[in-house]
Amino acid sequence: MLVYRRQHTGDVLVRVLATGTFDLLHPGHIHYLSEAKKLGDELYVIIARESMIRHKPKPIITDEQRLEMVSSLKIVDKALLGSESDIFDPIMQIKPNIIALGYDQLFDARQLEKQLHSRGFDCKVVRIESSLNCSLCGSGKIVKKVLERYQK
Ligand SMILES: Cc1cc2nc3c(=O)[nH]c(=O)nc-3n(C[C@H](O)[C@H](O)[C@H](O)COP(=O)(O)O)c2cc1C
Ligand SMILES: Nc1ncnc2c1ncn2[C@@H]1O[C@H](COP(=O)(O)OP(=O)(O)OP(=O)(O)O)[C@@H](O)[C@H]1O
Repeated sequence: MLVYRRQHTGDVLVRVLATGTFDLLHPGHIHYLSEAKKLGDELYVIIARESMIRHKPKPIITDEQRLEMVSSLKIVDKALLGSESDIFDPIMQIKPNIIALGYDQLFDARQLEKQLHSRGFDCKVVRIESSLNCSLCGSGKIVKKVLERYQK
């Protein structure tokens, strides 16, 4: 496990990595990122590339604009665009101590841990089980509401 230290005090820092599309930011995203941040000291976020999203509609907002919005959040220490070919590339660059999966992300925590281990990288993968249930706490829900309103 990699050890990070605070520059002036030398205190050990735990680096947490969160990931997602973050199209049309909403309070569910803030809930997920806040819970992820509680797992450590520094929060890194990988923004999914439009080209890599296949299991749901492509985001409305461009990669660069989604990156700008997430980067500007107070709780986020660093956000960066994901890889367009291999999701393991940015992970190996960031070298997190913990990866925080969202409550509905289609990844298996143990399998991801094994895949990282087979690449010679030790990292804990945990799932944030809690979610925020509100009528507009999902990018898809926001799009649906906009369509309902303007298709009339
Ligand atoms: C550890 C991890 C690393 C990821 N790295 C990338 C990446 O480099 N590029 C990318 O486009 N998506 C990456 N993804 C996938 C997206 O973050 C996202 O999970 C996916 O596009 C679908 O969004 P959803 O799971 O929030 O529905 C990664 C996911 C995880 C869990
Ligand atoms: N309501 C919510 N409560 C808690 N976590 C959430 C909520 N909505 C999204 N997340 C988490 O935020 C991260 C990014 O979500 P993402 O932008 O990819 O999807 P989404 O907002 O659920 O939109 P979509 O409707 O397109 O699936 C994911 O890890 C997801 O689990």
